[in-house]
Amino acid sequence: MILARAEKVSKRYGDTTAVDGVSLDVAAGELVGLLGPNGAGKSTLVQLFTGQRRPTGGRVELCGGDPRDPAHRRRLGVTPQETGLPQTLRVGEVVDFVARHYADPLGRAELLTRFGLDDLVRRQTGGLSGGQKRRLAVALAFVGRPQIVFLDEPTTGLDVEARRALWDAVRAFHADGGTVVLTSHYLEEIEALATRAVVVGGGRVLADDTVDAVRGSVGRRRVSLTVAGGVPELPGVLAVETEGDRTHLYTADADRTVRDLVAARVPFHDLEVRPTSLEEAFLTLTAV
Ligand SMILES: Nc1ncnc2c1ncn2[C@@H]1O[C@H](COP(=O)(O)OP(=O)(O)OP(=O)(O)O)[C@@H](O)[C@H]1O
Repeated sequence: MILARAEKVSKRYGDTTAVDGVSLDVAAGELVGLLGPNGAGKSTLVQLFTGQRRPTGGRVELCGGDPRDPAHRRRLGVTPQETGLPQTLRVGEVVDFVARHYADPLGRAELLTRFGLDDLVRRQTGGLSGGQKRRLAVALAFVGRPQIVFLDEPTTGLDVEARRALWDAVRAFHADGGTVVLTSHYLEEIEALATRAVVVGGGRVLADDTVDAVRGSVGRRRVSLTVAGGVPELPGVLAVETEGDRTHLYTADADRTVRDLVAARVPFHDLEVRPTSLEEAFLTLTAV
């Protein structure tokens, strides 16, 4: 079942085309990562899917209908990139306030435990740290037992521990059958959470595949070695990088590069071959 669908969707703000003919389906049970540099159009896409903005062209559907119709938003949870919280309300009160909007909300205690906010229940939101506010903002997307959640940069400003705790909460929701679309600048986050990665650049979808395939689609391997003196120019090596005493060779065919190194009698040691990280794949894809 398709929960969210964009069909040739565009969004222009004056002269700026933020989203340019994007078609994208999100099926129930998926955990999709939207990746892209600043200004790629990720937030605008999320706003279109969640009915916060109207497309300039094309069609968007959420839970089978227009996302601007409240009937189709009942099973939706959203954390925008920035959230304002009422400063004088306590954490527990904010959760209760949001819960009142739903027929069958998650219990306050359960929600706060899931997101590691138990100790803060009586704290006024104005006194929370940036990271604590962010965790609360993300937790609020889950109050209404949504079928699908959109999280725009959910872990911005969180330390490593808080980020991992939040990942666990998102994974638990997904394991229970929930559908998630998240945007992130942390490529490590997409690798850790998502199975499908949609790379967005200049308002268009540049790649839409499994995380492994997106990494693989760039077709590069990194061959690293320690070598005294330089490495001769080798066929098939696309780029060379040095880092301290290590030399990294980016190549489409690692086997061939290693054979060529041996044939050229390069006196290397500590050879290491690994696939390019998603970050490297992402930079290549968005450099078009
Ligand atoms: N309300 C707006 N008015 C005018 N231009 C806008 C507006 N919102 C976004 N844009 C422009 O649309 C483009 C896409 O922005 P968007 O925020 O969707 O990208 P993004 O991928 O979410 O970026 P970031 O990662 O920086 O949040 C940018 O050029 C941005 O300046």
